[in-house]
Amino acid sequence: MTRAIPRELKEALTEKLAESLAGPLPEATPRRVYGTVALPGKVSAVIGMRRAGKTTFLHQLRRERLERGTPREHLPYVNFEDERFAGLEAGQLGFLVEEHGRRFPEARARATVTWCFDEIQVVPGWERFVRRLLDAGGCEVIVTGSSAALLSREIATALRGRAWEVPLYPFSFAEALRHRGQALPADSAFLTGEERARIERAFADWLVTGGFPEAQGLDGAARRQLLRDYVDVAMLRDVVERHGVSNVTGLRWLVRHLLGNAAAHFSVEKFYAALKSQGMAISKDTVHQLLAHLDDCFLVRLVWMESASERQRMVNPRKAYPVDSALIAVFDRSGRANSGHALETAVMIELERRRCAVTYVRTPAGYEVDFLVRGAEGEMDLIQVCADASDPATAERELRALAEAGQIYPGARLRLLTLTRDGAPAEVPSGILVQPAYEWLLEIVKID
Ligand SMILES: Nc1ncnc2c1ncn2[C@@H]1O[C@H](COP(=O)(O)OP(=O)(O)OP(=O)(O)O)[C@@H](O)[C@H]1O
Repeated sequence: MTRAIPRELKEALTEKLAESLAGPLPEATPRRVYGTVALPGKVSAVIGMRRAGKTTFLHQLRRERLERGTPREHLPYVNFEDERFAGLEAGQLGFLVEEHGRRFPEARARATVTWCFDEIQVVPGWERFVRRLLDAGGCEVIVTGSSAALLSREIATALRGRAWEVPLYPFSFAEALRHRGQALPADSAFLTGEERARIERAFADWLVTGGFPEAQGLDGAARRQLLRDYVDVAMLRDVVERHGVSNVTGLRWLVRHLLGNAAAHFSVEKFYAALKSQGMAISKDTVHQLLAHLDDCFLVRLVWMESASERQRMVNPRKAYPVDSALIAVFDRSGRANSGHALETAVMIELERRRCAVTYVRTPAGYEVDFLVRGAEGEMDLIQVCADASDPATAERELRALAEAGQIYPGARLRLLTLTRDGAPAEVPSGILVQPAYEWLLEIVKID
């Protein structure tokens, strides 16, 4: 049953529905996500940082279905981020389905309807509506949102295990090349010198430009402004408004610190002490909460140290990465940021894109390896990232760290990723694979 619904709301919903079923779907660079995207009888939630391209990806999915012969009227789409929907309740959403059924009775009766709901989290209790929709059968539902908690445990439970997460990040290197109309190498192991030089230039450029679609092609000043605006909006809408945060100054300090110190260790204790010494009032609990909110809206990604126990895990510092390598230079005040931090960030985000479980490793002798990656079948990879390991002292340190960690995790594949081919160490012990990171980033395209 649909709860009573005011006339203006009915009109707004009807208009949105009609708009979505007419007119061309936007042209866009095809996105690639890992794993299954949408399944009949399930709700898939496309989640990711604001402006990463979630809505556009939703339209890509609709377009793919259209191309496979699904009639347009079976692909309704509603974006709830519209001021006319303020106060809309989950019980009123049934009107959409009734209206759609009235207009297209055969769609409901005969075929699967793919309902696409953008920013549905603005309607409290939306999961109850979606569950009723799925219970009625014959449809799939795709929702988007900029919060990882869109499918929080409570919501996933309310959806009785029929929820499916699809994280979306800014353009990967392969997607950025495609977006710029540049050819992807067919087999990066056999690149010609000229081809390699082209890819290396594009790679260095992508690390600076990052992957946000709107940042592509912008000059430095415009890009910095755009990215600062993105971060402001994420902070204000996804952290302050969504979670009722009152210590906005503390939040700003934290964000500047995390984004300007990419790939560095972050300790709540040290951050708290540094702020206190500047006369800033913030509790450690608040710092913990803010970190969780920044992680929830995907602005910052946090990596735990591999630890024997949960208790030990909690006391070790985490490593913090921005969701996009381009954010580093924008927030770096110390002038410390370098291509190594951008490279490590890009590798970390690619691991998340590939849905890998990641920690970092510290060996008993105090060496660190950037990523321990555990695969679904129990396989492990130890990945060290070093922009330039051509200098013998650097090579010795990085390779030793990998070799030591390799002894702790026997069977793990050992890999050192550099910025360019020239950044490889002169001598590499057997059992360690060294390659430029762009080959690793593009490899998966080749394998699939
Ligand atoms: N695949 C793509 N190809 C070309 N442009 C894209 C692509 N994806 C996104 N864009 C552009 O990037 C901008 C942000 O995209 P979009 O609105 O899809 O992101 P979003 O994640 O839904 O953002 P928000 O969270 O703010 O709603 C838009 O201008 C869009 O045209």
